Amino acid sequence: MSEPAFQDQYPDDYAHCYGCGRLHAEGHHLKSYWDGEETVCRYTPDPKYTGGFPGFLYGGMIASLIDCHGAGTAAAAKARQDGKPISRFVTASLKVDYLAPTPINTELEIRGKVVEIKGRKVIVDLVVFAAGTTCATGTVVMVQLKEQN
Ligand SMILES: CCCCC/C=C\C/C=C\C/C=C\C/C=C\CCCC(=O)SCCNC(=O)CCNC(=O)[C@H](O)C(C)(C)COP(=O)(O)OP(=O)(O)OC[C@H]1O[C@@H](n2cnc3c(N)ncnc32)[C@H](O)[C@@H]1OP(=O)(O)O
Repeated sequence: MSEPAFQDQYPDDYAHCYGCGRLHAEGHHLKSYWDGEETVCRYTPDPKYTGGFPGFLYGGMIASLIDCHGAGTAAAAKARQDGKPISRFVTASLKVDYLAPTPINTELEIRGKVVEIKGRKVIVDLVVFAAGTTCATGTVVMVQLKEQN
């Protein structure tokens, strides 16, 4: 993991996302990296993001993890394919399946796998693991901003 995180390569004007923008003062500052042909993001949720009952994570936060790591994965994959610097993608579609309760105070591992790159569109499958348990899966459709390609 010697390369800078994908999010640390976003141009300054596009680095204000609440989930992953390095320039957002109060955001989560998610960081994503290559791990072979997959991507990985690790994040330990604070209890303030508790969901319906104590000890477990709010579903919206799980969606945010899938969303932001999916965007980073799309940007990195497109950059690697085109041999260009990272550009900015936005979320066109976000699907999440919640398979098991996701704990707080436990390091989560979010893994991404690129399914398709077609023009400005990148589709990514994602999985959220907690201590070896698959807690959620997701699929995102990310679209590169027109002025970025
Ligand atoms: C992140 C920094 C953003 C800063 C913005 C700066 C400048 C603004 C410039 C442009 C603004 C554009 C959007 C961004 C604005 C604010 C977002 C803030 C960041 C977020 O908070 S992010 C979470 C929320 N996000 C959004 O706020 C996106 C709203 N939305 C859109 O802005 C458009 O909807 C967009 C750009 C997604 C697509 O529009 P488009 O005209 O560029 O592209 P087009 O329609 O040609 O689609 C190309 C290929 O994607 C497929 N495709 C499209 N939509 C699909 C869907 N829903 N499901 C499955 N496939 C889909 C098509 O089927 C085609 O695929 P194919 O080529 O295979 O046919």
